Amino acid sequence: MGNKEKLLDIKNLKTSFRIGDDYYAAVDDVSIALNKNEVLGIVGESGSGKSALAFSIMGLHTRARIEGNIMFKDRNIAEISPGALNKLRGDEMAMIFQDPLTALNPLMEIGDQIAETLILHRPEMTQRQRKRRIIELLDQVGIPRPEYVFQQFPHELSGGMRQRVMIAIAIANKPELLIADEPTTALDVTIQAQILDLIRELKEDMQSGIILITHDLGVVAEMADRVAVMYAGQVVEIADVYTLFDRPLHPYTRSLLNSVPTEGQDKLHVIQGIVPSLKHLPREGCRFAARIPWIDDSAHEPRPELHEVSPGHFVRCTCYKHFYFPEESKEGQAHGVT
Ligand SMILES: Nc1ncnc2c1ncn2[C@@H]1O[C@H](COP(=O)(O)OP(=O)(O)OP(=O)(O)O)[C@@H](O)[C@H]1O
Repeated sequence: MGNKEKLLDIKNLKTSFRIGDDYYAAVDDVSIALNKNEVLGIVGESGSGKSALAFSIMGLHTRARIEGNIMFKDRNIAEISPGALNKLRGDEMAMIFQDPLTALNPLMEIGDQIAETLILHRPEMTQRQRKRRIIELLDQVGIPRPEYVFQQFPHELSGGMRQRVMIAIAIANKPELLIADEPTTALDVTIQAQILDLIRELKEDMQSGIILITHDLGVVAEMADRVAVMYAGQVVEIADVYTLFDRPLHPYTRSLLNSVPTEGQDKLHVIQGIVPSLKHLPREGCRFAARIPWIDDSAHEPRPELHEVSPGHFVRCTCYKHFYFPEESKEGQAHGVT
């Protein structure tokens, strides 16, 4: 996993949005850390708070209330001024968004869009140096004929090429922290694999820490060193990637893993339902309890905590010990977990 120097240390992060007269936490008391040269995968259904977490780290929420600490190297970026954060963003930390078409300016040539971040963060560069760097970046992200693409507009490129341009912008200043929010969701499978290879290469090249947000467990299995599973604004399980796939414990993680059909096997034991809307998230007790009503109330902790079940493997709530899928016999529950 390379060196273990800590890059990001998030403690008790709470990101709340105002709905009507009240604030509701979309990220609720999340504590996670990321090392240099590490990929942390964040998985969870739509609405679990993954993007709200990413936007909080990048300081991109304009109207949310943010509480807790986000230590990036030696600074608490939850508390620095918007100006100071603007200096970091695009330079020491950068984000690749889900949909490059909305993130790119449709009226601006590709070269000029990449130039913007260089002008902002590397004002000492001459125009000629900048152009050389942009061509180099386009080449690095695998765009053929970079000189030609330099003068094209976003709509003239395919989805995969646009995503490469977004990546070129994100890595232009060699960020130490890169957040990729569903970077391949909009792309077909072959292009998806190419983009993931590219992100992997960049990690090796720059030794950056990467947070990879995705719905896709296959992507996580392939890319992540560690995985955090989010449900209803909380981390419900976190472990290294092998442990998470080999010995998932939280009922939600087990259900997510079961939803991926393996060869020769149909989907198994999937828990029905969806993440409740922000206003209706259960705030007391185990947030997942409502989706596993066949599990006795006494299995849940009144105030569920993360338990370290083996070094680096944390699971929220005691319900994992008593959990079984309805299709399984109760006797076969929790696969020997004590
Ligand atoms: N600006 C906002 N104002 C109010 N509620 C918001 C805002 N942004 C997000 N939410 C709500 O916060 C919750 C978490 O949303 P978030 O986008 O972080 O989830 P997600 O896990 O990233 O989902 P997806 O995979 O669909 O992007 C959702 O209930 C969402 O509706």
